[in-house]
Amino acid sequence: MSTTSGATGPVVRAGGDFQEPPRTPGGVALCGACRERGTCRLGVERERLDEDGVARFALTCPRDQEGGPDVAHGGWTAAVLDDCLGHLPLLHRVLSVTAELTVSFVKPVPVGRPLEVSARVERREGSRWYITGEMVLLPTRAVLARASGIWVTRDQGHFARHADWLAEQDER
Ligand SMILES: CCCCCCCCCC(=O)SCCNC(=O)CCNC(=O)[C@H](O)C(C)(C)COP(=O)(O)OP(=O)(O)OC[C@H]1O[C@@H](n2cnc3c(N)ncnc32)[C@H](O)[C@@H]1OP(=O)(O)O
Repeated sequence: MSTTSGATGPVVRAGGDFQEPPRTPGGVALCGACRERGTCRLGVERERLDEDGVARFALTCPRDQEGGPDVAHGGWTAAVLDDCLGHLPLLHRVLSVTAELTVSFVKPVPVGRPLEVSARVERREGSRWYITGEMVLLPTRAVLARASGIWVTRDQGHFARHADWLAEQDER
């Protein structure tokens, strides 16, 4: 199993011997830094894969992600779209990483207001998943941002190979 040391002990990573990450009661898969706090620091509150194949995420932009007055920093919008779209392969029990991501910022995203991100697989080619998604304001469903990208399936050794590569860099 793939582990690293965390402040409260070993942290089990998705991509170890089992591809299922820990989830919140709302079903949100937790990345490394969020596991100890037990919630998604980007403000994703609920996550589910619906029968139509679309993954839907309920979220709110946290106040500490404010950029302009009362609106999200664009980096938060890009990060949360990367996260949500990247969870779609995980919902199919496949570990992948983002190879490419394009974001269209359609409207400023208000902080502290209910939002929804939806994500769908457009097609799969080899190890590549082509995924698109959008963020809407609730309840009107006005589109705030759109994203598309390519996620590449990884095997269990992905992060260990990266650690080896980094160690080689350190020896230079
Ligand atoms: C809950 C726990 C986990 C939560 C995950 C949440 C999702 C979060 C999403 C992320 O933020 S992931 C972090 C950001 N992304 C990365 O760190 C990826 C860094 N890049 C890499 O690791 C490598 O460049 C990558 C794995 C993408 C490609 O590695 P390689 O170049 O060694 O791969 P390879 O040459 O074997 O190619 C594998 C496939 O990737 C394709 N590929 C590689 N780079 C590409 C690219 N830039 N664009 C499109 N496709 C690309 C390549 O064509 C090929 O397709 P096929 O297998 O179908 O032929």
